[in-house]
Amino acid sequence: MISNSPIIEVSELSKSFGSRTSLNNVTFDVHQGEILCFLGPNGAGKTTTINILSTSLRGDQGNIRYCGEPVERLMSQYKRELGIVPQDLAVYEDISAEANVRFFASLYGMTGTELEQGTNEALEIVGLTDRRKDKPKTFSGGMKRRLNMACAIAHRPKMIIMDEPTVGIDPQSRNHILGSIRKLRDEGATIIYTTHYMEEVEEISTRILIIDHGEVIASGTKEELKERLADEKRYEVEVEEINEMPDIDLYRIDGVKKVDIVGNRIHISTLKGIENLDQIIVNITSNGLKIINLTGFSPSLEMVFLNLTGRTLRD
Ligand SMILES: Nc1ncnc2c1ncn2[C@@H]1O[C@H](COP(=O)(O)OP(=O)(O)OP(=O)(O)O)[C@@H](O)[C@H]1O
Repeated sequence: MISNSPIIEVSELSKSFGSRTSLNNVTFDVHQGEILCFLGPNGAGKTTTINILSTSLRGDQGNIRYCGEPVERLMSQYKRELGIVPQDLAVYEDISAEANVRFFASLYGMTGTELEQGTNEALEIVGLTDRRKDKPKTFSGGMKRRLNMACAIAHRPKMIIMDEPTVGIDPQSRNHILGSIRKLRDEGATIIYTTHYMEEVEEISTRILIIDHGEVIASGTKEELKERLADEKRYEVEVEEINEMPDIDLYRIDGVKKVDIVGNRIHISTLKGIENLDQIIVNITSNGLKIINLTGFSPSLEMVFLNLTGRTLRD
């Protein structure tokens, strides 16, 4: 259940590093029970936002409220109720998986039975119960990432912030992590999840914040974001590689709204209900290009992103 009142409210957050603006007036809120996904390409400002939320970095401007109060007033409660899964691994290679989890949970003041239960549950959620006695140095990259997550959740945080926890891992560990996130949310946690993998956002988000060049450029559920493109059809035309793409003027064609060229692929948005595909093909081939593939799409988040920024997410 997603509650109506926000658990976190971030307003007009800005941060610069020297002359480089990393965040510019970022405003958003997070409601209890959400899986809020921050989606943006490398360098968009996701980690900076997360670092400020997790209090390891200070913003230059803006403020954060937690449960309706300025976060500074509730700092010790806020820190206790937060679980942070950092982008970089933060586990000790030479002590067992369970000792790692126990260590991090104990930093939050857990002891005795509560500590044991929290440790057991966290290892169970990430699927490492069988390997609890083993040292991380014997683990695959994906298993280490799952352990990283267990270390952040054993103290049963209300809010879990995860910074690209699935980068570069095997599909099995990735699925496990995504499944664990859903489980944690079902058990009442609120999740903030950053990624540049569109598929993950499609799979787990309850709401999405698209962030680019330090600014929030759109937000909504995936359905709401896709609805923006409801009146459009989209084609991707792949042409044979050539040294330089000629100036093709597809905008002359009735219905064509947007054209983006990425390498040897031409992405075309065109209004629904206007039959113009034959003209599009003629226009492209008459410019000396050889079409090797043509695909039609129904709206996807990738298209929403392309539409908003003129770039694909993995440029
Ligand atoms: N400590 C720092 N010093 C200087 N510049 C920084 C620092 N941290 C971040 N930046 C810059 O701020 C911008 C946003 O970076 P950030 O790491 O927040 O992006 P991101 O969306 O998390 O990207 P990634 O997916 O690569 O982690 C980038 O241009 C980055 O180079």
